[in-house]
Amino acid sequence: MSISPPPGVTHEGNLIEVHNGGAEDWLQFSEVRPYTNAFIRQEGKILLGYKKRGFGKDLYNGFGGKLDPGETSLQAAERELQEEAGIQAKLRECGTLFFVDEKIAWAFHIHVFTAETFTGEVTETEEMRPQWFATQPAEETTDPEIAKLPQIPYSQMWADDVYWMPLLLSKTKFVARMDFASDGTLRKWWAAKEVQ
Ligand SMILES: Nc1ncnc2c1[nH]c(=O)n2[C@H]1C[C@H](O)[C@@H](COP(=O)(O)OP(=O)(O)OP(=O)(O)O)O1
Repeated sequence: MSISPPPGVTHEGNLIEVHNGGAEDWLQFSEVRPYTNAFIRQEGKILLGYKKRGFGKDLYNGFGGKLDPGETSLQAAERELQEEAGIQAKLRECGTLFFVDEKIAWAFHIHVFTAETFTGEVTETEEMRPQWFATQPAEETTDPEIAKLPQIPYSQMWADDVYWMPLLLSKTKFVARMDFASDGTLRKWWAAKEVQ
């Protein structure tokens, strides 16, 4: 079955819609700016960062930000991971997020990346405090180190993350558009997974 993604979301592959909500119209936007967001995902756990300043302050998120002039999204994602978590990884793109916010003039086109391995030491930086979280309930793991980790803190993350993070964790390529109201709540959302 072919489905039509919302405005701003361009995708070539076969998609299956997994979430669709909010009664309002999609917000208009006049400019699109590229961003990155990267996650280290290992057996039973994921590395997130607590944002200490700036946009998204006090929320947990992946590591990422704006592209520098001349950079590809992959180069930017690997640089931001080094700058914000102190580690190096060969990242792979695993999804795309498109955000529009009533308070912000441009739309965010975020390339999402993952890796299972990394080099270097996970380090707190001026911008982010990295922390590991369990990706499965403590009673479902036999690994005592994983059982000790906190669960993914969705209540302290962007309101959209709960819709696409499970797809990232299940290694399913995804694409999503999320529109935010000026009070930070979601006003309209759509997410789909890619099928081969
Ligand atoms: N709604 C939502 N959900 C999940 N992730 C995000 C959003 N909105 C977002 O902007 N993000 C992500 C995308 C990026 O990874 C960061 C925002 O980047 P930012 O910190 O503004 O960019 P930097 O280049 O690091 O900024 P400074 O270093 O200049 O502060 O959040």
